[in-house]
Amino acid sequence: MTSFGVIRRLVAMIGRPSLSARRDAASAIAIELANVALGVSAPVLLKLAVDALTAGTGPLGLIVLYVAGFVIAWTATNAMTALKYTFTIRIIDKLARRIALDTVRAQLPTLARKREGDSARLQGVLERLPFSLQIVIDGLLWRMAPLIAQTLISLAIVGALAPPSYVAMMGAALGLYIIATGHGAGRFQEAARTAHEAAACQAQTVGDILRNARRVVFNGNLAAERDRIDEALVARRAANEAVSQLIAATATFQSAVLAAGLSVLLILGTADVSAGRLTVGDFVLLQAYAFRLALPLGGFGYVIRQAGVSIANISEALELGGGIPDKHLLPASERAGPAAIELDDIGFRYGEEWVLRDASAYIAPGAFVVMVGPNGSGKSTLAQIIAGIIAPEEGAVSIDGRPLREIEPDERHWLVLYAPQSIGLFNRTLRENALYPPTQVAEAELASLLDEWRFYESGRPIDLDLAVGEQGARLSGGQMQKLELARLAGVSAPVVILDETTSALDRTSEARAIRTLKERYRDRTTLILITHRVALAPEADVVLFLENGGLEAGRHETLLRECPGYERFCSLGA
Ligand SMILES: Nc1ncnc2c1ncn2[C@@H]1O[C@H](COP(=O)(O)OP(=O)(O)OP(=O)(O)O)[C@@H](O)[C@H]1O
Repeated sequence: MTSFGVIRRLVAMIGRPSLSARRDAASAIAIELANVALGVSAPVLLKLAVDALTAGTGPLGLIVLYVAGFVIAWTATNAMTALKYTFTIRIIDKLARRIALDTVRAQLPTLARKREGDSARLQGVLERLPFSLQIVIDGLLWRMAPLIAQTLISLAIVGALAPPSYVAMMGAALGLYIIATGHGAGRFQEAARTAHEAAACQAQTVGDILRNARRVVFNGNLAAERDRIDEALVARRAANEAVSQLIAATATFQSAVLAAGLSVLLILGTADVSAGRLTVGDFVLLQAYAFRLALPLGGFGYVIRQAGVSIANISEALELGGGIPDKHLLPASERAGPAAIELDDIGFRYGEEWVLRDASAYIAPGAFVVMVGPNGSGKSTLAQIIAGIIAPEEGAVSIDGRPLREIEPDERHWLVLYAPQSIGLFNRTLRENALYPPTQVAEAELASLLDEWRFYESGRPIDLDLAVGEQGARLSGGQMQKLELARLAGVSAPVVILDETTSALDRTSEARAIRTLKERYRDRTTLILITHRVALAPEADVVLFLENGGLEAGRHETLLRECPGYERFCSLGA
């Protein structure tokens, strides 16, 4: 998105009634208009006071009045600028909130469905967003319009009071300043983008390492990972240095133009006052306008230089959050009861490699299905195809006769709940994790299930207020799975797929947990369990066996008789 495109999007968002920022924007604009009027009239009052003093004609009371007016106008401008800031902050907060929510809402499904989603990068973009908006809204957008208005009015007044050469000279200085700034900003945009990329890369690297702290430390790789972070920091510093050099070059040129313009103005003015072509009051007025414009221009130039990085950041956030329709995320569905699943000649490949080919099976509503097969045989892939998370390249999946591809993604998740292989617990309490929607398990039921499944080997009481730590670090692998299974016991989706959710349980706990789930799911849910243990296969209504890209489906005894691969798999004691 171009810089102009970003600013246009922001302005359009501020204007949208749903953001409720119109009144804040109107208040800020009204204050700014009053500020421009005061900023332009204050030097005129000063000029009148100086003229009256130097001519020695005006009554003292009037001179005091002019000076008092000047002081009040000058003070009021600064006070109102502070007041305007409160409205600006409100607008920035509202924009940041809206963009962050849109971005999270648009990106969470991408992160969930694609394994290659980059959460650290997204986090970095969102963290920098309020500061970036501050630079662009307060620094750039807000100052540009008043500055242009003030410049034009000042030039008009100078033109009316002083010889045309002054307007020409001030205009030329401003023109040169704009050219220098525009030239710098163009080159800056590219450097800013590189700096932004480097910042995102650093956030990704640090986030990844922090999340894997245990892997790093327990494998003795602290020094190596520290070096990796250092590499990212060095790359970021190099990118920032390139930006700083451009800033320094542009700032030098901008300042030189302003300083030269001011010097010429002061020399010309002094000469004209000496020659009697200008009054001292006119000279004071010119000087006041010149400094009044030069100071904000200096600040404005700085902001323009900073704005490149901020615009790149906002642009990324807007692109990440764009294009999602405004609708409910989870449609309420009338659907109830277990669903039938039909796999019709499914084929799927990652890149060139086919993982599944011609996979067909029928699963009756309410069946208990066990899916087995060697590592990498495609069990998780098939599970995600059934859940509609990834689409098959060949063939089709139907749920109760409805082709999955014709069902909206949000509804698919409601129809088929897929519990992924790695359980990601929130850093919240046991209770919050176990009662996480869409479960309807009651707290008392939850405690009794966990108790029955021996959550604590010692049988000690379960503290549901226990904070589980990052990624459930305070729980054992089996406890995490018991917690997840207790939550799933209260889910009433038409299909539930457990992707090795019992892998860390001992045999007795696994058998108990699956028995409970089967009892609870009777007449309400079709249950598919992916497992490496065939112990539960004899109990299954259907066994799905995957090997070498093929799928065999049938009862355990039938497969043992008719499928040599399955027979071998079972005999190896899987
Ligand atoms: N996102 C991906 N990109 C590329 N290849 C992938 C991706 N996900 C899985 N694969 C590959 O597809 C094959 C099947 O993976 P899948 O996870 O479905 O197997 P699995 O039977 O569930 O394995 P396991 O028993 O080890 O959990 C593997 O070779 C794996 O490397």
